Amino acid sequence: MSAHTVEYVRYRIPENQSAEFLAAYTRAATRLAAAPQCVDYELTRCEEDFEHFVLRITWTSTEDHLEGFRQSELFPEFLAEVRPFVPAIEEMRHYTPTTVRGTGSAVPTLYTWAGGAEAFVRLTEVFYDKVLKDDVLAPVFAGLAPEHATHVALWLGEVFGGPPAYSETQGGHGHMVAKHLGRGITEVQRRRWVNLIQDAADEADLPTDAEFRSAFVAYVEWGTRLAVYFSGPDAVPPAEQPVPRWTWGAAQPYQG
Ligand code: HEM
Repeated sequence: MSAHTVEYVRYRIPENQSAEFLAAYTRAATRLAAAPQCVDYELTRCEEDFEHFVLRITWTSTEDHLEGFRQSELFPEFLAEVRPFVPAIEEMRHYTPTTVRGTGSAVPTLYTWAGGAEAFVRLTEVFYDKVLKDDVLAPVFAGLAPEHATHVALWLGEVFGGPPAYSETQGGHGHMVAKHLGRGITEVQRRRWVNLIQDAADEADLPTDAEFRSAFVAYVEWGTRLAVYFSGPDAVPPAEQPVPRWTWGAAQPYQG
């Protein structure tokens, strides 16, 4: 669990002061935005009772807030903006995040968007067919087990937000990493892997929209570069850890 702390500041602001309150916080927020101790912040207003506002600030830690931000040159500037509203504070405390957190289903996973398990099976079948005919990669994958493509399809499906099928049937991240240890993958081989899986994505009819493909390629770049590192002489195998979960990133799916 992260060491982040969430500070909640609850205000009760008379209706006739709310415009000035929002204007003051708009100015003060530039100091939060500049603070390296501040992860993010949000000021919300109660829909049922307009006089209630809640400011949520995620700090890198309580100590960073109290001994970092509060001692920094940004704090007096921040306080000068919001000082008139200090008497209107009803609560100002730090909360530790618990393990109960997650996202809903408003945004489809990359797995669902791609077409589910079948799409990844199609992808890896086409991909390893290409790999075994490729002058650079065929020697790397000589003697490939027949179930390899299926395992990689399960892995990719899990990474892109599908069911934990690889973890449950094969092992976690450490198991997958171990398959690459000592293989001495070169940059030329890595790049060919990246190129061929993109060709395979086209042939296997994975979605071609900009948002999906940018997330897909981002993972492939990340994953192949880790594969090169873990296959090298200086690799330090990670402690067993969950399979990474890849999400859309900066460009959310276009849902018309
Ligand atoms: C995003 C990038 C990558 C992913 C997701 C990936 C995924 C996997 C997975 C899941 C396995 C284990 C399969 C199993 O459990 O049977 C595996 C094994 C392997 N990977 Fe990768 N890999 C990646 C990059 C690469 C690259 C760049 C190379 C070499 C150019 C490579 C070469 C191999 C080899 C040789 C094996 C062992 C195959 C065997 O068991 O005979 N991988 N990979």
